[in-house]
Amino acid sequence: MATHARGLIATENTTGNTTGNADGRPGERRETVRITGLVRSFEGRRVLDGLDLSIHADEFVALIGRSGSGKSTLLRALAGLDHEVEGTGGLSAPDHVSVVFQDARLLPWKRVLDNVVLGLAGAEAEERGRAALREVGLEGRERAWPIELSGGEQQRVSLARSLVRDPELLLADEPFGALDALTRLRMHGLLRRLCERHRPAVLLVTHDVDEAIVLADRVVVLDQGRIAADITVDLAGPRTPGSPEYAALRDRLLGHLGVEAPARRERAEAEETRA
Ligand SMILES: Nc1ncnc2c1ncn2[C@@H]1O[C@H](COP(=O)(O)OP(=O)(O)OP(=O)(O)O)[C@@H](O)[C@H]1O
Repeated sequence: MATHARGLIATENTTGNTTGNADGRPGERRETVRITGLVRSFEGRRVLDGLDLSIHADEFVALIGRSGSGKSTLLRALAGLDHEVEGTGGLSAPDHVSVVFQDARLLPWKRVLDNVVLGLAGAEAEERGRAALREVGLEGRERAWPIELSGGEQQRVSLARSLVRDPELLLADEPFGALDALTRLRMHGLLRRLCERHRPAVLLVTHDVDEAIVLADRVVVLDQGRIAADITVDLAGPRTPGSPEYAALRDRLLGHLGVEAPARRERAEAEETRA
């Protein structure tokens, strides 16, 4: 990963985890993102209301929350797309940030490979672009036009375009929201493999609680512009919906979203029947 984080390399680490990092003291992990007291208002209404959040290097954080809770606003601030955010302690994010949106946002008049390497300089750019396309399973499609690709394939190109820039921080705003369920599952596997290989810090905005559990190290719940819960995904077995631990975590997250979770509802119904 790149090493030019804006004001981050020298920051104190705050957690007691033990993986260590070349840029931090032994036994500590470097923070890639640090947000303190972040405020964003629209027309006098606070959409981000003094928000605090840290993301460590290599960490995969999923951000969930009800519609309008401020998820995309936070992501835009981290992407450097919003210069009107305020903060008491501020917002530290790296310079090398890539963003993946729900729609792939490819330039239709450029071929796939040209979309991937757009804006990259240097003789090796094309080779890196080809390698990125290989990684996302699109070898041989370099000269295709975006319109010739399926939605899932276009999103693969979008991922290749992000990763070829070797970001320290990958921001993803509902990247699989427009895909069918099967393609989404395949993309989960692909994203996980890519992140294991490239190891960016990731902030994934999603409405899909299962997507959050399957992919993330931590799930953060946003409610009215503040962090309502910050839960480490620490499941002993495979992350499959069948396990009781998975179901309990899913229930807990759905509870934070104000959804009556199925397992809890069944328990309540059983208790009612017994009474
Ligand atoms: N440019 C803007 N002007 C005015 N209000 C805005 C603007 N951008 C966002 N908002 C408001 O800020 C609030 C949070 O929006 P945001 O898009 O961050 O929510 P979200 O959690 O991503 O929602 P969703 O899950 O529906 O995508 C909403 O009430 C929205 O109307």
